[in-house]
Amino acid sequence: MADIRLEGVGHSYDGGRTWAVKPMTWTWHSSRAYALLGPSGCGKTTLLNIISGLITPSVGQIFFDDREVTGVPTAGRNIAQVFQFPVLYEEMSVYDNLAFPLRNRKVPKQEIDRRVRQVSELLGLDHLLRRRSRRLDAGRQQIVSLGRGLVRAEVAAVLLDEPLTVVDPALKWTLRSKLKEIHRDTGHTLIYVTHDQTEALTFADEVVVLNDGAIVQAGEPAELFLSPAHEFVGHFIGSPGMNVVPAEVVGGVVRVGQSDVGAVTNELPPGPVRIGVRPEFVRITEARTSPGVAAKVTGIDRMGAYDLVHTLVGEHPVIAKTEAGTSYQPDTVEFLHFPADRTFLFRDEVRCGALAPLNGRGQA
Ligand SMILES: Nc1ncnc2c1ncn2[C@@H]1O[C@H](COP(=O)(O)OP(=O)(O)OP(=O)(O)O)[C@@H](O)[C@H]1O
Repeated sequence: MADIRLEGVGHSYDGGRTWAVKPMTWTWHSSRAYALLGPSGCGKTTLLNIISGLITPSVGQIFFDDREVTGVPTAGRNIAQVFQFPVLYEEMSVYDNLAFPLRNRKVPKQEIDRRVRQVSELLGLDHLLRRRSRRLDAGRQQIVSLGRGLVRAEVAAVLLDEPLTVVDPALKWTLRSKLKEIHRDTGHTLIYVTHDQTEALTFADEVVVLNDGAIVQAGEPAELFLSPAHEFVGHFIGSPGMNVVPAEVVGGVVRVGQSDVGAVTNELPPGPVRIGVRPEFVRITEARTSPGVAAKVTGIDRMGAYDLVHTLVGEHPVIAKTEAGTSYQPDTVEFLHFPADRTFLFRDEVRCGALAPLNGRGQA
């Protein structure tokens, strides 16, 4: 296991006209379980392939601890990689497929047997060990591929590129928790690529959010949810995502239209900002009892466990997540309150401050 350090690493497929991965400096720490989360085309696979050596980056250097590996091919990096679709020897048994990466490295026979049995038991493959891989369905074949990635104890990292795509949704939950178990057991450094926030948040110690070839935030799942550092994180994580409302900072007060909704926490220069607040934290107050803003109710989604109240503040949609069975009606006007400790301010999509209570300032 090693820290994997990227120094100014970036990659362009078109001679520098556009960046699939923008030059970045970043360390993946040994033994942690990371999720690399981002939308389709944001550069996740490219970044993974740079780490494994399938792609040599256009710029920058890669280190495994103090050893530079930028020009070292995959075979010399001691990395296990699991792809989206099964990569197996179809004519071999499940046992032999799992044993292959170990035999290849001349691991003693007894140790091979121990590791194969341990991994196959964890992944629920123990009753299939003698079965020829070709005779398994695609989902099971992928689980064998996953096992091949996890069977080697001494790897610098295990890279998983959307490994559960072809697996039955019901099995996905089980496999994710198995992966966590295996991670606890082996202490592998895991980097798990996904575009699915649930997958990322339920799996990882640390979620790294990639957008447009750049890391926009990394942190524990709760941190990304409660304290988004970038508008993209607010949108991409959470369901529905964070509300964004254009506002103006005037004399230390944050104003939406004519309404003062709070003060600024820091020395923020006056000018336009965007307020970011998650539906979970928007409060609906029937009368203007606290600094709030008038909003017209446009519809209510009754989700069973909760309601989503859709409103318009001016022309900007804002959703409030409330308890189930609320009595709000379309076309009525309510007041929205944005709580100070859960509302952030953004400029150029990057968080620049937070909302503070008015404490007598402004004209609530
Ligand atoms: N071999 C290639 N040649 C040219 N452009 C490429 C190549 N591979 C990827 N790209 C481009 O680089 C960008 C990043 O692609 P990449 O596959 O790394 O993203 P991703 O986040 O893994 O997407 P997905 O989730 O769809 O797999 C995209 O614009 C993609 O079109």
